[in-house]
Amino acid sequence: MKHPENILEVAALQPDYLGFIFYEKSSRFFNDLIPKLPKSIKKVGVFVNASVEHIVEKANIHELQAIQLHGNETPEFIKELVAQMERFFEQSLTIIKAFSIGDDFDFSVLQHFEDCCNYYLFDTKGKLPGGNGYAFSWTILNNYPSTKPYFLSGGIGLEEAELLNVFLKTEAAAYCYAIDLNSKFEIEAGRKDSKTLGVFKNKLIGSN
Ligand SMILES: O=C(O)c1ccccc1NCC(=O)[C@H](O)[C@H](O)COP(=O)(O)O
Repeated sequence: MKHPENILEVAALQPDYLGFIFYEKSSRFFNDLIPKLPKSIKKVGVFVNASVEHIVEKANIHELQAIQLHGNETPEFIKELVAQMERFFEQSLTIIKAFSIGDDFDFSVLQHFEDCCNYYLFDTKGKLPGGNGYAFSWTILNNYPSTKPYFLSGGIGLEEAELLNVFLKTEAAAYCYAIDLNSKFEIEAGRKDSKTLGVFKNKLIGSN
């Protein structure tokens, strides 16, 4: 999300999370103040190889509830981040670690992250660290070796709703916890089309 009035429009759809990208090179770079949101919506800060200090600063300014790490952050870095945040904040923040999925993704790397994050996020590998706008083949998740809940991400749009409803009923989706939506619902970078998001939500809820 990027624009305050659009944030409120989308918040009216009652998503569980709203994401704010603190990565300057993104066309969705968030450089504003987040308007007051209902408590049920968790504010997620998205970072790409940022420093612990930078993440803590943004988490403090924007009262973030979750941190999405979308770069090459190591388990050691994440542990240091969690330790710093525990010192700084009363409540612990949720850590979502993103992985770029190509056909050759080696799921064994996840074992190193099992004890340092709350959720995984599987996004499509592409030129950009995120927001590439196309989906990966979800069948690769048949190899998912973990029981950690994950966000399914990457190029999901209204056209994917039917396929997604089929996927959500498969074994591979047993630990699929949330669906991450982005560029396929945009009127322009960072501005979401709340009408189409509403249609998508109903299609998903109607079927699951
Ligand atoms: O969206 C971005 O511009 C972005 C840039 C750098 C790091 C992460 C970014 N997005 C994070 C997300 O969680 C997106 O929702 C995810 O990459 C899927 O995007 P899309 O393929 O456009 O659906």
